[in-house]
Amino acid sequence: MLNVDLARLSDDIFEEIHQAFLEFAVIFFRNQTLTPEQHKAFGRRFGKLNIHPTYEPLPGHEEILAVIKEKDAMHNIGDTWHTDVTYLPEPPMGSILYAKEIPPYGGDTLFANLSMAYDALSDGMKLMLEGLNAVHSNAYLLGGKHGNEDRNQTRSTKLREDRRQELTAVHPVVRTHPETGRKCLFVNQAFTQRFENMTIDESLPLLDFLVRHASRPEFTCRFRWTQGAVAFWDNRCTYHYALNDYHGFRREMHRVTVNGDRPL
Ligand SMILES: O=C(O)CCC(=O)C(=O)O
Ligand SMILES: [Fe+2]
Repeated sequence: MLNVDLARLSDDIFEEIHQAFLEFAVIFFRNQTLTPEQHKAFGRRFGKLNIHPTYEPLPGHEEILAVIKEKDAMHNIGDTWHTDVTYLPEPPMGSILYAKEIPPYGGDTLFANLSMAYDALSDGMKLMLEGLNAVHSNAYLLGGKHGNEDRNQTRSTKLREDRRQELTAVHPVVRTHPETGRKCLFVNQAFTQRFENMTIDESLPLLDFLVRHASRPEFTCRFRWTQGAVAFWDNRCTYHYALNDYHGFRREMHRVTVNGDRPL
């Protein structure tokens, strides 16, 4: 959206932003200058803020996740098609990501629209998914049995030492968006482990298909960051994927995440 200052919002502009957010599922703002307090205040207009259960927060700001990749780091955060924190019983409704320091090239973020993806499935597939639930877990972030330990060590944003337990939640594979009423696919590549009452091996082929389907270019957009840009995505009906293609450069983003409700 153009000519909006997120630090100073009238109620009218706020309502326009809310409407655009529901219509487009991800919206972008350039050239913002937000203090951490202003960033949080914008998020709070949409709901209570989430404290990330697994990653260390920005020092002094429990409700801000600093998504950092240092110059010499190998891995970034978010280089899979995912919806944020779906291993909570009530996953966030949205995330507000603010570019603090961007590399001279690369580091774009891709977004995919999961209601468009759902609509494009065949009637037979929709019918099959209707009653299915899936198990979501943060095991992917914790590493260990998933062989991700190395990744964690080379990520610049660290895991909380006091929160190393596995968190899991069960959600419907197809959810109805609480505000738009649209149906959306709700499984992802990072956190969805398997379908409920099925093994991982049994689940993977269909999960793979669904992620490949939902991330078809037709359902996606790609954002090229500039310093001070903000992306605000509807975490109930989108995926995103952070490209790790800027080796040797530092990138720092701040994320405020707004709590959501239980997927139905
Ligand atoms: O760094 C990015 O562009 C996105 C990272 C990510 O997945 C997130 O902040 O939720
Ligand atoms: Fe993310």
